[in-house]
Amino acid sequence: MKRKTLTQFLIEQQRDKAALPSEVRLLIEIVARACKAIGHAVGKGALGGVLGSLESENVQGEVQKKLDVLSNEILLEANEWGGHLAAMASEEMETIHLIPNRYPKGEYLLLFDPLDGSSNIDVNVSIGTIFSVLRAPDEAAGREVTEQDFLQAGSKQVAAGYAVYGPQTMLVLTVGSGVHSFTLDRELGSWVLTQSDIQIPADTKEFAINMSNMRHWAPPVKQYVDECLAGKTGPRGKDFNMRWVASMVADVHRILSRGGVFLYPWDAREPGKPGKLRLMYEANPMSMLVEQAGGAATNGTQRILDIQPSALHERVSVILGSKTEVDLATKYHLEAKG
Ligand SMILES: O=P(O)(O)OC[C@H]1O[C@](O)(COP(=O)(O)O)[C@@H](O)[C@@H]1O
Ligand SMILES: [Mg+2]
Ligand SMILES: [Mg+2]
Repeated sequence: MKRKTLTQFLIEQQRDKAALPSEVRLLIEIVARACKAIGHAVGKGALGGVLGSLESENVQGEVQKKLDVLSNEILLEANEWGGHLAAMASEEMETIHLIPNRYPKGEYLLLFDPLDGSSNIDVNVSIGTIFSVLRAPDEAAGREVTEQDFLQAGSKQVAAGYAVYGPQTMLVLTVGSGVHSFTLDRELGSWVLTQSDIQIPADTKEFAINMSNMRHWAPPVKQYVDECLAGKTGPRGKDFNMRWVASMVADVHRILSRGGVFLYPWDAREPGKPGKLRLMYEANPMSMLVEQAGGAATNGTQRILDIQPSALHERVSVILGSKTEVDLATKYHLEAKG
């Protein structure tokens, strides 16, 4: 079998499908190279001194792990000199990072969650990197971009993807024409296309939610999960299985691989917060991937990709995955809203 590398795949997308500007192709290659370096550090674990926490907190008040900071630095450094970017934004940085004047600049904006699944770093469970690419608005031409320029709905993303550092290191990508996955050949150091046009089945018997928060959920979430738990003799007429890795990348990867539904809803622990997950670094890129694979993604009442962000670090409630399940959970939310 002839192997197709990420580079060949991207060149094909650019040439044959005209789906990809060359700047975005190069940008994705640089992100993929940075993910390789992060994956390498992850793989070293205690031997590389990368486990454990730092004294610092990020802008969201979360204690930073050494790998959160290291991964952020790797992505910043790789993409600064790579060009074609106007600026970057990260879950781990308070505000945007402009490309220094000594480097060539471009018109794209890169956003990332450098290390997703922080609670799993020290226990050797799959973690990942999530990224999203936007184009700076036309009115930003000729001036420095601002935080405001990043506040675009997820439907404007030109590319999105993630790397998952698990038993295999994989890169899952969309540039707006389907979802494709690449496995890192660790000996050769290259990303090899291992699945094209991934599709999420509309129906599933598997849900993913942190059940320990059940007592804090809103009634529509409780109703949806109760009906799954009722199994064959309940209203759904089938038994459901449950999985919760607690790394969004790994949970979404499972859903892209065999279907399922993922929920991280609003809950009453912090009622002022719309949810735990971040719109710009987590929900938007994952929603683009899921929709491109035939699934759906909502915040309970609205398509996630239609949400107009009002802040860089905005949080959001997330329901995504197999369409039939997302539609049903969304219906319960809309009914409750009246
Ligand atoms: O520990 P909880 O509350 O179940 O939350 C798990 C969720 O938190 C996250 O780890 C948040 O991401 P970070 O690790 O990037 O902060 C998601 O990956 C995951 O889905
Ligand atoms: Mg995350
Ligand atoms: Mg993170």
